[in-house]
Amino acid sequence: MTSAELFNQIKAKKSFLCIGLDTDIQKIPRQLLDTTDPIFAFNKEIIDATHDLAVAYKPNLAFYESLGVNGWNSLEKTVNYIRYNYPDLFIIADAKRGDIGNTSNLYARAFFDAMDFDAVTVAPYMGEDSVTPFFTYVGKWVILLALTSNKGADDFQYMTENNEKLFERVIKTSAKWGNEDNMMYVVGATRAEMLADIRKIIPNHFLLVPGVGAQGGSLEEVAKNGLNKQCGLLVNSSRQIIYAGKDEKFAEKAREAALEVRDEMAGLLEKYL
Ligand SMILES: O=c1ccn([C@@H]2O[C@H](COP(=O)(O)O)[C@@H](O)[C@H]2O)c(=O)[nH]1
Repeated sequence: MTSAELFNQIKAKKSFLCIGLDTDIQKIPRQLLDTTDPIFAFNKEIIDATHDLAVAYKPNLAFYESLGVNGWNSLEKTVNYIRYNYPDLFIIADAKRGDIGNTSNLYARAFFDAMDFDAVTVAPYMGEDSVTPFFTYVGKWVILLALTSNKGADDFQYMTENNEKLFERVIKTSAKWGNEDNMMYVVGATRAEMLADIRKIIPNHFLLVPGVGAQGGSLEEVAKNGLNKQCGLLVNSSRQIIYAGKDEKFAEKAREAALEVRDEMAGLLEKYL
């Protein structure tokens, strides 16, 4: 998918919502535990209930890998389900990968060939040769961790040399490896005060922004400082949406929670775009 196609979806749905499928076997409604694949059954109901309100879904790999081979099966079924039933949706593997070149090649093959994700999150620490193998798949995206939403972002990401913070250096350098149609950046909503500075470096790239909802980031602040001419934002919310309800009405409750976020997004697009 190109950035223009993504923007078309955003305009059509008045939404830049990415729903995080952080599906935890210990948190899903009990009635699903009797099905053959409870994780997939949960995801399927969430997706069916929310697909018209979101432009992207982001399964976080940890939730699937922690279940071994069953988790991988649930993940693959989830990706295929979205792809065949809702082909316009953008699917992100939140895997935070990256390794020496020949290993990154195989990560790319895993997410873009063996599975049909549109994008994979990648950690920048190992540098250019750990990132560029992902670009060999045309139409697929790298989403590079730039400024993360967690407290530990303070440990390294703000380190400053010659008036330049480490995350700014990461963005400036890596922007030369890819382009606006194959590269996005993760910037936490809890760091929204940095978005205006980030937009000076990369005015046109899409940003994946986790940290609203359960982590307390402000959607209004993110939109005010982060929106660009093509929207340029995918804002993720996981727990606040998928665990909005705990009983048999969980999908209905998830829809209500997603609708609330989508309505706020529609207003923000109107206000700032
Ligand atoms: O900086 C980051 C990078 C990734 N994440 C991931 O996004 C979701 C957030 O979940 P919520 O339930 O909406 O808090 C989760 O998968 C994280 O691993 C992040 O939060 N911050």
